Amino acid sequence: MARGQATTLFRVCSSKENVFRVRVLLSNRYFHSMRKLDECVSEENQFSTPFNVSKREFSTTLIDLVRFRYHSENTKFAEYDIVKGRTLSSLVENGGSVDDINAYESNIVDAMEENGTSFVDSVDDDRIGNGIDGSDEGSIYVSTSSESECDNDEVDSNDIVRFQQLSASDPVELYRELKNAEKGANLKRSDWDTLREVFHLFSNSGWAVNQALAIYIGKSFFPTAASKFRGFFFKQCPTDVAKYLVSLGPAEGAVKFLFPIFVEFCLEEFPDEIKRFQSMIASADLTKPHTWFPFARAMKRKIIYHCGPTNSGKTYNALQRFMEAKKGIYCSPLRLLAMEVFDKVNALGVYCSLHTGQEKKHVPFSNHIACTVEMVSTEEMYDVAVIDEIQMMSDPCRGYAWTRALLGLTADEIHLCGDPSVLSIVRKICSETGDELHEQQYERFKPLVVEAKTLLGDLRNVRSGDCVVAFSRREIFEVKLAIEKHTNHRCCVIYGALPPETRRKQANLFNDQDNEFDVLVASDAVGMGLNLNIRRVVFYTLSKYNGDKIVPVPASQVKQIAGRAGRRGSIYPDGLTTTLQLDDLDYLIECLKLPFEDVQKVGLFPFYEQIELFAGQLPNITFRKLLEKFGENCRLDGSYFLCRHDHIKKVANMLEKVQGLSLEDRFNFCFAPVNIRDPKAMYHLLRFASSFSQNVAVSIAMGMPKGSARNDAELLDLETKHQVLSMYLWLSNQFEKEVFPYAKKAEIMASDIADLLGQSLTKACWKPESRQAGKPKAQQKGDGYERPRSLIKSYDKEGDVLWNLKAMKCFVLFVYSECHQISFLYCRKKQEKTTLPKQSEKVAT
Ligand SMILES: Nc1ncnc2c1ncn2[C@@H]1O[C@H](COP(=O)(O)OP(=O)(O)OP(=O)(O)O)[C@@H](O)[C@H]1O
Ligand SMILES: [Mg+2]
Repeated sequence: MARGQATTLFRVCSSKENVFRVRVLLSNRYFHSMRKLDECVSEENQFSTPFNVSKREFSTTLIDLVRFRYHSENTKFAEYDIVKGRTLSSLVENGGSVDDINAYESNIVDAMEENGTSFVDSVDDDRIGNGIDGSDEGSIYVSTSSESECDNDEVDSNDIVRFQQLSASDPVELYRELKNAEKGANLKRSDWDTLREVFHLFSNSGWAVNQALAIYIGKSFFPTAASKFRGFFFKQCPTDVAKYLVSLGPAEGAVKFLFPIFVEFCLEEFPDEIKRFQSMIASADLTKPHTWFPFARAMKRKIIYHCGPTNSGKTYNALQRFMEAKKGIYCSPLRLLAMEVFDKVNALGVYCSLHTGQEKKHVPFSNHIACTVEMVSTEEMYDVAVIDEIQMMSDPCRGYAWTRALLGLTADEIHLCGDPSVLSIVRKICSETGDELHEQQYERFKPLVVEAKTLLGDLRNVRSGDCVVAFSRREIFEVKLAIEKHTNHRCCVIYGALPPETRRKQANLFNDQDNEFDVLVASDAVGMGLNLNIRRVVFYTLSKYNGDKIVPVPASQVKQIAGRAGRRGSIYPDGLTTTLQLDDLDYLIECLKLPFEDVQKVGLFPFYEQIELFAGQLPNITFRKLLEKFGENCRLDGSYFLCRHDHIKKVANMLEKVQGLSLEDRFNFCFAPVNIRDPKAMYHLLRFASSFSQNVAVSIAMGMPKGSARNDAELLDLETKHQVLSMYLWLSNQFEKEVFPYAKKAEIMASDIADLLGQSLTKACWKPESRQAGKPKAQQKGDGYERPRSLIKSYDKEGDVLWNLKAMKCFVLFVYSECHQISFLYCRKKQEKTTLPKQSEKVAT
């Protein structure tokens, strides 16, 4: 057996034909009581069937070894290929020299890391105490010792005392000793190898990388620093320190021993790098965001949280205070809602202006303003502010706008309307800002009832006042087409890509009882705030594409959308909800039953000034890279997350080729409302930015369509055109008017296109097309997701299960009450038309 090899732990990692790959854990110091490797296997004699070697046989040895290993952390790893048929002793004799083993060592740590963690890390105290019953199947462990051969490596008692001193020594002292060491250690080759392994582990230690951040050694600089440290150590390297490290071996203990010395080394060697990184981190500091708004902090604001489910009067009550105030601001999650409040408040005789990214309508003598939350001014003083849908603070992309409004609004009284999910974090924020928080709890005016019969997969079962909710434009048009083809109902449609004006007109068309448009087909765009005459919300599906894959619609969104049914003051004050398919019903009920999740973090995004400060640290990198670096290096408090900005990065990437844009212009252009998946819209944005950078008046350069759309391609074109105009208007509000001189023209064109879109939707009866060729087609089979059957398919299937269910002539209703309990109602189906049961018909379950 090779010299120096005292204890060996084998683990079979894989086998191929007649070769076993065996991972070897070598412990070659201090341990003398193990049986020799040869003896260990002598009973089995052959290593050819390692899986048959009983674990029990080696368990004593293994426990001893682990216990030893656990205390001393003295281990090396190696990996062997073992040819079947040889005895283990012959293997070691023939192939197991220490040098061979050491030659493998550098690969082993990687191999161990690849497998999760080091073998020893996975051994806990319990396992040591109770034996190693939990050891991996397919692994065998063999230990051996060769006392005579390890004599040379023995550590005497003086060494042990010195090692104890070293482990407890002051790193500053130790570093000084290292620096002053006159001559490096005289070590054996194998010990140098061990040392190299220790430093390899150090350079690759995630723990050390993270710890180094605390002294402002950044992740990207760490490898350089670690390599210089290694060079320094190998040059100086006093014998006792080297021996101590060798005794620790390439393990966590060695990394932890080295780290404080590394810190001292870095502080002395890299003061400039540290300073640079420190300023970079300071400039990407997003901690304590409440301190960013000194004006708001100078006030003691009264915050009123109107907390409750949908349709409970939260916004209504907050708006009452808004209208009573001398000066007020309403912050809306959507342009549409801002417009609605603007109209409503003016109609009630309170002069109110409108301010969104696209439009600034100033009403003379107005002291009130309805705006989108992104547009809120934190400098203007108000008596009363309303921030609607406050739970959007936790939105991964737009959350920062709500956080900013809450932290920065300078208003004596701030009304927050929303569900309870952000209540606890608002409490925390108010305790930090010193504002006074009042909570008002709300209950739904009328309970929302889940109709358990569903539409039985058959869109012919839609009724007047239904809103069928689908999650893609394509599905929306499929549903509309099917309903209009197979029933006498006419459908209005609402989805995100439609201009707010068109959505509003569609909503009015649906709300108006004196026409044939009595069914609404909508996307989740219908979910927020709109007051519609919806009797029943029918989920066409409860899965949606999240930009990456098909996922279940989150429970909070399901609640929000279902809550559109049965609004107070509408012709259907009692709300129903159900699904198209019976299969989806359980998920719907589950979502409605779920209590609101307590949000732990809310969104933040840097202001331009913060990005500018950060850019000062990293000149000569692209804006996209700058954003990436900011994301990597910014520091946040535990209650905040950095909002996703993939969309901004994508635009930044496209605009890289535009020369002559200042950082601020670039920043602003990146926030322009553009659909990044629409190449035409992206092209126009690029064109706008290019003209702007050349200081040339930015033209619209887009023809007006001749009439309403005759097919889906034309409809898509109208949508794109409107989005481009909307973008032009948005940019004209961000930049100097002279550079965007055609804003008025764009406004007129946008309004005309919104009309054309409305007309097109009224008569739309064509199959939808996809805007983008690469977009995922509905759902791939085998994804674990099955698209609900279309109307046509369900016609084919009719006659079996569906009709049997119908034959039951009864249906079940679940009542979703405010305390999130569901009770069951049974009643007989008397007529085609569904009627709500009376309270007395409730049957307890
Ligand atoms: N006290 C009231 N008197 C008359 N109508 C009311 C009253 N309270 C609420 N409403 C009406 O009830 C409907 C729902 O109210 P509101 O929009 O305030 O609910 P909400 O809780 O904000 O719902 P959501 O969470 O969906 O935004 C609205 O049409 C509103 O005008
Ligand atoms: Mg509301």
